[in-house]
Amino acid sequence: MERIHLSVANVTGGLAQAAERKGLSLAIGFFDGVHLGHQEVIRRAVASAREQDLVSAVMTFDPHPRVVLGHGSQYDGVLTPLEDKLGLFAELGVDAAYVIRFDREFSEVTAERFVQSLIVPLGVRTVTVGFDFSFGHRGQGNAEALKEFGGGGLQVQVVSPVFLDDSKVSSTRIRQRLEQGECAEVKRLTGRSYLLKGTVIHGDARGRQLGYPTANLRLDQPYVIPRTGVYAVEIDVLSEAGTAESRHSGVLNIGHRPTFDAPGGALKLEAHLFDFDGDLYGRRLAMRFHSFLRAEKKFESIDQLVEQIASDSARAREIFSVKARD
Ligand SMILES: Cc1cc2nc3c(=O)[nH]c(=O)nc-3n(C[C@H](O)[C@H](O)[C@H](O)COP(=O)(O)O)c2cc1C
Ligand SMILES: Nc1ncnc2c1ncn2[C@@H]1O[C@H](COP(=O)(O)OP(=O)(O)O)[C@@H](O)[C@H]1O
Repeated sequence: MERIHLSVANVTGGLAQAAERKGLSLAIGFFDGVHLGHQEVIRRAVASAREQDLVSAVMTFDPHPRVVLGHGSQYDGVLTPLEDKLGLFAELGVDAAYVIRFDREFSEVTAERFVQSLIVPLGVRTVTVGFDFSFGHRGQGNAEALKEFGGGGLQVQVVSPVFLDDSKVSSTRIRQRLEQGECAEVKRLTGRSYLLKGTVIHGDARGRQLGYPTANLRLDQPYVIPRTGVYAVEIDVLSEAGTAESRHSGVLNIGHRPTFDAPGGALKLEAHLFDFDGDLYGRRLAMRFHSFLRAEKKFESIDQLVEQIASDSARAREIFSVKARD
């Protein structure tokens, strides 16, 4: 998949040259979480491209408009940072991705200018958007506006919401499930386990003494972090290129380690990998959430904590061995 980064600076100039020879079938959206509804929008754009012999593309925005405009509640992280989204678009069969750098200047581009100076010169023939898509200054543009400003040259497909268990699939619903640690529900809404990526940093060097070394993770991006507690996870140790070098199962604690640390300390994410012995400092890990095991607790003694981690590990191993047999 080809990636093209655009910003408002080249909205007016030069883009006509970038127009695809064949014309584009373009899905537009922020697509945080790339859930079943987003996947439907993107699949429809890819299907139209095949039917009409067009190049399939996704246009997305980075960072989230909320980061720039500070609207509504405080910015509370992303489900799928840009890099993860681009990987998922490619898996959906998309040929090219256009990433618009969302800044104040871009936020003031009117709906009309967005269509006439950006969409039309790109050679877009078909636009596919979700039912609630809005764009342009103050979100004034909608699917009707795309048609109107496209001057008859744009075919616009609007995809209806996807439902699961009688309610709409949405990024908000995924966030709520993560707040409850409901990993299986997140998997149903997106078709895959929730994923966090980060780099291993030094901790307090206590884990090894406890018999459970833990890789302490600094997240790469401002991800939405699931509820605190202990999880069964699958962990990929990533190469420089970001591909999986090795895969392990393990246990992850997200929390404040009340047994050792004073209240109010920073949130820590630390994973113990099963059947692994090696140096992970500075390495990047990708962690997939499989199941929530329990809430974090303050233990009266270190022995009790170690006993509990042993039982968490036994449960996680059991979960993964059942999964492997399935
Ligand atoms: C599976 C697992 C469960 C854990 N559960 C708790 C817990 O309930 N309470 C707690 O205070 N710390 C818990 N911890 C955190 C340990 O206290 C922590 O890993 C240990 O202090 C080592 O820290 P270090 O890596 O900075 O050396 C848990 C760690 C793991 C790996
Ligand atoms: N099975 C394992 N799981 C996690 N980390 C491991 C494992 N085996 C070795 N390590 C290494 O040990 C480090 C964690 O040891 P620990 O004593 O908890 O130190 P720290 O507090 O610096 O994280 C990891 O960062 C990694 O380099």
